[in-house]
Amino acid sequence: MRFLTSVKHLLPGVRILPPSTPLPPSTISTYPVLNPSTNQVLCLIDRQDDWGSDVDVSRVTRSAVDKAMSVGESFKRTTSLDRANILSLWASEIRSNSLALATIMTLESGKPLTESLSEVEYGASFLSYYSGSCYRTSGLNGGHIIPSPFPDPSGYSRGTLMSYNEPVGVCGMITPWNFPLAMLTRKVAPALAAGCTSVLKPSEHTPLTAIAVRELGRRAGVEDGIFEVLPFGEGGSRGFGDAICTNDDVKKVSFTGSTRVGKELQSKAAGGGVVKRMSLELGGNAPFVVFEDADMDRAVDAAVKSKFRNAGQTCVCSDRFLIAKSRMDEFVERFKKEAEELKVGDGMEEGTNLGPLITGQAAANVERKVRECKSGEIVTGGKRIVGNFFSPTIIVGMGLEEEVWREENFGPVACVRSFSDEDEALGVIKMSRTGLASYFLTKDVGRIFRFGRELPNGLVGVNEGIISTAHAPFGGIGESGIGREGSGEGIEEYLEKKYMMINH
Ligand SMILES: NC(=O)c1ccc[n+]([C@@H]2O[C@H](COP(=O)([O-])OP(=O)(O)OC[C@H]3O[C@@H](n4cnc5c(N)ncnc54)[C@H](O)[C@@H]3O)[C@@H](O)[C@H]2O)c1
Ligand SMILES: O=CCCC(=O)O
Repeated sequence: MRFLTSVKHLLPGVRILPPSTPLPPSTISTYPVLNPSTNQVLCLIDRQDDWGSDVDVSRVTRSAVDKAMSVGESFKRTTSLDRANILSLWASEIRSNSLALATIMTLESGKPLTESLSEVEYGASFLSYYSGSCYRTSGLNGGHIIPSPFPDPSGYSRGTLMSYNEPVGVCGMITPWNFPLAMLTRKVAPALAAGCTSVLKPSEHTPLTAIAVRELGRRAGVEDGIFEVLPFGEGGSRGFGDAICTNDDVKKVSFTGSTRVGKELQSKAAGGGVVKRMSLELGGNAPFVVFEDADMDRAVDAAVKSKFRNAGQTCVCSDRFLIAKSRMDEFVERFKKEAEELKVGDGMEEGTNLGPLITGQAAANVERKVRECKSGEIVTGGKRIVGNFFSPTIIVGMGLEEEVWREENFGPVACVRSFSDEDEALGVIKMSRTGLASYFLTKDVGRIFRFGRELPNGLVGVNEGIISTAHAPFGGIGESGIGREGSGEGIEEYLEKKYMMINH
C-alpha cells in the first residue's frame, strides 16, 4: 500500500498528472502534475511508502492528537481576528490554486474537471463563510446576557446571567472521496473558527487533495497541530476510527461517509473513552417528485443535475423518481433524451459529463443491482461501458421491493415510478429510513408548504436540483445522520455553551 504523501511547490495556476503513471515501488519519487493542454509542470508530489500497511496507525494517530491537544491550549486563546485572517487567507490560497486542486481531484476521483473546479469554489466558500463567523456572537467567546428571573429586594432582578461559547477541544474527522475538498473544509473551517484543533483522515482514494489543501493551509498560517491530515490507506481506516473514538483527549468525532461506518463509529465512541460529541453525515436515497402542475423544462433540468452530478456518487443525488401519472410519459421521454446526450469519459477531456465510478467494486455493485432488478424496464443505459465507466441509466416502473429502488445506488441510475396523489407519494417516500435530500417540482404555493413540511428529510429542494451552499444547514434525519454542517448551525457543533450566574 503506497501513498502520495506530500504536495510540493503547488504553484498558482498549476495542476496534476494521472495516477496510473508507473512508479518504482519502495522509493520516494517525485511526481509531476502537468497542465494537460500545455504540458507545463504545475506542481510536484512526493510519493513515499511510509503510510503503508506497516504503519502503526494507533501510534501515529495518538501522536497527532497529542500535538493537537498541546497546540489547542494556545490556539483557543487566539483572537477572532487571528482566526478570521487564517481562514480567509486559506480560502484565497485555495482559489488561486483552483486549477491545480481541481486537476488533483479529477485525477484521483475521476469526476469531470468542470465539477472539480466547482468543488474548489464550494470548498473555499466554507473557509470564507466561517472566517466571518469568527466575529459573530455564535463564535468562540461570543454569547448572550440572559434576562435574570431571580427577584431582588432592590426591585431589580438579581444577578447577571451569561452564556458564552468555548471550543469543544480536539476533533477527530473522517472524510469520503466523493467531495474530497469540500467535505474537508466543511468540517475544518467551523472547527478552526470555533478555536478547535483537528486531526483528519481523508479517504484512501483521495489523499492528495487533502494533502494539497493542508499544504495551502500552512501557507495561510495553519501551523502544525492546528490541523493535521493522516492519509492512511484502506487498512488504516478502522484503526484510525478506533484511535479517535477511544481517546479521551478527542472530544468530538465528525464523520462523513456511509451509514454502516457511521453507526460503527457511534457505537465505538459510546463504548470507548469519554462521552463525545458526534456529527454523522451519512448516506441518502433522495426522492425526486414531479407533480402534475410542474414546469417540465425545470423538472428535466433539475433531474439531470441532481441525478448525474459526480456520476450519481453524491449523497444528495436523486435516486427515487416519483412522477404524477399524467406527466409520466412526457417526463420519461425528455429525461431519457437528456441522459443519452451525456458524455461519459475521461474527466480531463473537455465536454465530459460523467467520469468513472470510484472503484471496480463500486461499478460491480451498481451493475449487480441493475441486473438483479427483475421488474420494470430499462429505457436507457443499464450497462458497464468499460472498466469503471457506467452508462447513464433509467429504469421505469420497478417494484418497491427492488434493492435498486430501496437503497442509495451511488451510481448513474435513476429509478422512476408514477404516483396518483400526494398521500401516495409521501407514503412511498416514508418507506425509506434515510432522510437526507429530497426534491419536488410544483407551482402550487400551498403544496410547497404542505408537502415540504411533511417530507422526512433534512434538505428539501423545491423546483431546484442543486441546493447545497455554505450558507445553509446541511444534514440528514434518521439513517442519514445527526448534526448539521455549514451555516451558523455548523459552528455550534464545535462549541460548548457555558452558563455563568454572577450574583451582584
Ligand atoms: N451526508 C453527507 O454529507 C455525505 C457526503 C458524502 C458522502 N456521503 C455518503 O458516503 C458514502 C460514500 O462514501 P464512502 O464509500 O467513502 O463511504 P465509507 O463509509 O466507506 O468511507 C468514508 C470514510 O470512512 C473511512 N472508513 C471506511 N471504513 C471505516 C471504518 N471501519 N472505520 C473508520 N473509518 C472508515 C473511509 O476510509 C473514508 O475515509 C455514501 O453513502 C454517501 O451517501 C454522505
Ligand atoms: O455527497 C455529499 C455532499 C454533496 C454536497 O455537499 O452537495
